Amino acid sequence: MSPLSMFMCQFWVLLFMAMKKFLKAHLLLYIIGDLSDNSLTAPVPKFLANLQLLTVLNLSRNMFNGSIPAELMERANQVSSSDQKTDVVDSRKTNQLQGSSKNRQFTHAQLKRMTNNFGRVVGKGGFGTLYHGYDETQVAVKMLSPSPVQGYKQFQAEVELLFRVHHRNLATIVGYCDDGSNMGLIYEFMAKGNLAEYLKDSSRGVLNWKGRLGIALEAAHKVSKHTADK
Ligand SMILES: Nc1ncnc2c1ncn2[C@@H]1O[C@H](COP(=O)(O)OP(=O)(O)OP(=O)(O)O)[C@@H](O)[C@H]1O
Repeated sequence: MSPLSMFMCQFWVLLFMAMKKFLKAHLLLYIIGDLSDNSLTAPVPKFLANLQLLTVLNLSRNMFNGSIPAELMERANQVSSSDQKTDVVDSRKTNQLQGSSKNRQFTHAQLKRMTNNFGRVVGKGGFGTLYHGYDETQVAVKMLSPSPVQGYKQFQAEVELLFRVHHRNLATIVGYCDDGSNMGLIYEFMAKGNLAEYLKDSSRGVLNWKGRLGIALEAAHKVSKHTADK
């Protein structure tokens, strides 16, 4: 083999290895699993959680039954490095989930027990008051007020959205109550309170620019995902 062809041979091997490294590092990290519109049935497979490079998983408009496997939810809620987490989009409506997840629906009496008779208020929003409670872990129970500033339709939209979209920047919904005139939503409890209070609290010190940018980016990411999903 002439020195020139040996050089060319080595060149192609090196180029191939460099390309492989580049693809792995820059492209494959962003694999998007779009399983939407496939009429897929049966439970959502657990092995999807093992696909390390999966960043977005769209399960919308299929006929999956059961809830999203815990392993996948863990990936969706992962807070460390962004390449380890997967955003899971599932378009099933609340009533379609009820069959397999009956424990998501609570009666008013159960909420009363959970919140120790609605004893501790943690906040007030456009839909009504939020109460602290326990359902194995801490929860926040949002009760729809009799005449909410935001209407019943928006309340329903919030329920449907939260059951459909799972994201580490959204409080996970634990369940809901639709018991006569009593309507409520149960969320995981956010122990550190809301961002406005966090920013106002002088004892925490000034949030640096990196932190501010991080919060803005995370919020923008969530909003852009919602908009793209609609
Ligand atoms: N999951 C939660 N854990 C702990 N506190 C919460 C939780 N969700 C809401 N809160 C508290 O209750 C307050 C009201 O929340 P809520 O979601 O009703 O209203 P909002 O998002 O602030 O406004 P709106 O309902 O008008 O959109 C929040 O500002 C926060 O202090």
